[in-house]
Amino acid sequence: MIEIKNLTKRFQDFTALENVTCTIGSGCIYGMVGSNGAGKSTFLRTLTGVYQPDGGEIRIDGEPVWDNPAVKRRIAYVPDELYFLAGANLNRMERMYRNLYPDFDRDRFEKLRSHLQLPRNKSLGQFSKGMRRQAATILALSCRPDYLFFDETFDGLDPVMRNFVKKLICEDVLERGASAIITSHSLRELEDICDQLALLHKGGLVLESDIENLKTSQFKIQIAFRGEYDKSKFQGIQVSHYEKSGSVANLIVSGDRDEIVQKLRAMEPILLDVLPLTLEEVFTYEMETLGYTFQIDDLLEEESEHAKS
Ligand SMILES: Nc1ncnc2c1ncn2[C@@H]1O[C@H](COP(=O)(O)OP(=O)(O)OP(=O)(O)O)[C@@H](O)[C@H]1O
Repeated sequence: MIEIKNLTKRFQDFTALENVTCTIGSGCIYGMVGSNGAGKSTFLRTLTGVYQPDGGEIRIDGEPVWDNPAVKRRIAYVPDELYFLAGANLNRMERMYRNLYPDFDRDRFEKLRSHLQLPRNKSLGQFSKGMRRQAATILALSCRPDYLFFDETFDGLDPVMRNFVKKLICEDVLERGASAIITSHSLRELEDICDQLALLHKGGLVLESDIENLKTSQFKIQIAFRGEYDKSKFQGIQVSHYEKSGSVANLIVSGDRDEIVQKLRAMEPILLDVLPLTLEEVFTYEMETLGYTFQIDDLLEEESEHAKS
């Protein structure tokens, strides 16, 4: 289990992470989304012991990470900016990983390498961007670590490879009880793989929830009544968003779905539709409630820019 309490990281007078508190259980895939500069890489670098925290604490199974090689050996980390030894090929990197990780699984590495047709003897500098990411990913997965940290790991991978990597991460989590933290710009990338989702904004964790909870805790209602009415008609129902056009109102509500629908039916509407929300919509409305309207738009804009590139 990873326990993070009031984690703060500063670079001179700039605070990159401020009072981040969260717990990541064993056998969990934890997704962290955030726009550029939100602090995702800093968070992972601090968690892996690359950076020393300036405040708060990080404990992995009760042990601090900073300056603790025994804990670090249980973590495999694929950073956003990949690092390989100068001029190294996969053979050399495999040797290095075997020295660092006593449980390195050579069979698994060979299976994955040949499946992906990554050459052993070619310099990694001559690999394409996607191939380099594949190489770093299979090296990390072959360490059989308890904790897997991936920074923007799906960037530069084609859709087939993204699904392959997701499947491998899920296998490790389900079969060995490993835990994974994956950061991404894209909510869509994370929603089908993560158990928990967090949103990092300007160095602070502004939203964190189980995906299932996020998806079922709010829903959209389209409703219409004869005659004039306004938002006050829905007193007693937790409405986080209200829009009305003509006689039809669109509401985003939280609470017990059956109970709410029963209440609304009793008002004798001429139209009543209950619709599920996409994860993006849940985030948008949650953020709106928190007063962060602009931010989720930024995230989605970046996402579409990403999709175009
Ligand atoms: N070594 C450093 N020295 C000074 N400032 C830094 C350093 N590393 C990160 N920062 C600053 O901390 C903030 C968070 O950066 P970080 O790389 O963690 O964000 P990110 O969410 O990973 O962004 P991106 O999605 O663009 O990779 C940024 O404002 C960045 O300029």
